[in-house]
Amino acid sequence: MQQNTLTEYPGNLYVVAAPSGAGKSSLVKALMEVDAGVKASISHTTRAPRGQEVDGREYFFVDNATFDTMVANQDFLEWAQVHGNRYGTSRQAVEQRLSEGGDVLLEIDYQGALQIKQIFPHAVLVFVLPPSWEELRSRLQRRGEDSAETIEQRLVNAEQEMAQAAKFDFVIINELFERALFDLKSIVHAQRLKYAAQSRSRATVFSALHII
Ligand SMILES: Nc1ncnc2c1ncn2[C@@H]1O[C@H](COP(=O)(O)OP(=O)(O)OP(=O)(O)O)[C@@H](O)[C@H]1O
Ligand SMILES: Nc1nc2c(ncn2[C@@H]2O[C@H](COP(=O)(O)O)[C@@H](O)[C@H]2O)c(=O)[nH]1
Repeated sequence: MQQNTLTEYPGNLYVVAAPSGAGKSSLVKALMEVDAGVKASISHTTRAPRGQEVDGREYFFVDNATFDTMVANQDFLEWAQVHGNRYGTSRQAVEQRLSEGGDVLLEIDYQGALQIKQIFPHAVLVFVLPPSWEELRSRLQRRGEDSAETIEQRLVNAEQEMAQAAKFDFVIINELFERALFDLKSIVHAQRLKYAAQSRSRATVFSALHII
């Protein structure tokens, strides 16, 4: 099987980070509806589930002791403390899919994203910005999932998070949703073409370009 020259795995790895409420979950969900080739990894978290969240769908919800054990066993590719809870990316699930040639998308915070870039230098890091502070606040409020206190904490954290945007490969502004989705789709498509272009096989390149 053809191997990505920048890694031992043939699949592409994308990381999407953003301050809470910027719209990254909405964008990632919409991307996966139109691109079956990309699968989002399901993280483990010590956070309590929100209203409609289901264990094993949005997250694997675990207690602190379980998370500690997973850290000790090196079950996470990366993990971080975010907004007072811990979140981690399963090493086994991601490496298995990448090794099978599937693309993986991680929707994680900037600390995790920068850890991933150390391990997988070829990973494509995308940072999603809201159009303004007012809109960020109002999206968190309109979502109606978090207490006023949680929203304030997330807005305070957003300042520090947004200062990291320049370390990412791409920055998207999520003002008009369809425009931001187009930008994300283009980044994913361009990475696939770059990978295909590394192949010596012309058929592989043309297939990625949908020419044949
Ligand atoms: N372009 C947009 N215009 C207006 N509202 C949007 C836009 N994108 C997302 N939203 C809305 O903003 C709210 C926050 O979006 P979402 O939950 O996707 O954010 P998030 O970045 O994943 O947040 P978190 O990190 O807290 O999970 C949701 O109610 C979503 O419907
Ligand atoms: N470093 C990691 N960050 C993660 C992971 N999974 C999610 N996250 C980020 O946490 C915050 C809060 O998420 P929420 O669902 O509680 O709103 C957000 O920035 C997520 O992207 C992970 O595995 N590692």
